[in-house]
Amino acid sequence: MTAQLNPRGDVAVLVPAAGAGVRLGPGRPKALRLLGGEPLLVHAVRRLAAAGSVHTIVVAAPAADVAGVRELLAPVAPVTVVAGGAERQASVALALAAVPPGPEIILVHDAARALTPPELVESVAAAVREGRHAVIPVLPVVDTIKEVGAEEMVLGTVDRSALRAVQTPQGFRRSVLAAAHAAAGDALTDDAGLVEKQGVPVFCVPGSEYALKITRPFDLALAEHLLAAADRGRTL
Ligand SMILES: Nc1ccn([C@@H]2O[C@H](COP(=O)(O)OP(=O)(O)OP(=O)(O)O)[C@@H](O)[C@H]2O)c(=O)n1
Ligand SMILES: C[C@](O)(CO)[C@H](O)COP(=O)(O)O
Repeated sequence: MTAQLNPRGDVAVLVPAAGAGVRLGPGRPKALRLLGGEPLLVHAVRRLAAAGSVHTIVVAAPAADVAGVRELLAPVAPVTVVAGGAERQASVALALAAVPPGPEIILVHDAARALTPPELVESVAAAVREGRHAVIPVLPVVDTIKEVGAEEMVLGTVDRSALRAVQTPQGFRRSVLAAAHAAAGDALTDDAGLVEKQGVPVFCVPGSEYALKITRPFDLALAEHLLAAADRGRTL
């Protein structure tokens, strides 16, 4: 049976957590690496469980760690854990298949965005509840963007006024996400990309600096500082 959080909630969250974390450097699968003494996945799930409208959480874990992840998360929140796939997209599809009937809003959230505030989870879910079929949290691009060619020669300067950096959780009507995954071809790096390919409009809501994706060692160091500042009573 699938574990539930808030039985009156209308949101299921899929948590792809099966990646290796190659860009973070050698070590355990990234979702199991420590931040403030706890695995990234624990931080991520704790914040998701704190969002009141979340009914179900399904984690896609590295295949070799499914039992360990179940044990790890048992004291944090009632979650369902499945084995992930070779690509993020496959991990999301496997988690989606484990969602029980009920929730009509599906969020997809990277375990690697471990410090994402529950408020962002609720704001994405609310935008779907209000009628959007696909919603992504975004931040403006803060650097000048260049297009480069061979030998790293600059070809031009891109107009960044229409560019956005995309985060998770990404939110969808359940039927929209299911159809997009059913039709998926080559792996894309986010779920909104699959939905776009189906011709479904995707809308943006403001993201959060705290939803940074821990990808490289600098990101982990930054997250450690943010968490330590929170423990000293500042934001988070
Ligand atoms: N086969 C995969 C690959 C990625 N992910 C998850 O997708 C999220 C976003 O991926 P990213 O942060 O890029 O993680 P990795 O793929 O682990 O990173 P890298 O490319 O550096 O190995 C992560 O929570 C990661 O665990 C997954 O569930 N299954
Ligand atoms: C889904 C995502 O987090 C949105 O920014 C991102 O695309 C995942 O990136 P990855 O490096 O391809 O895993």
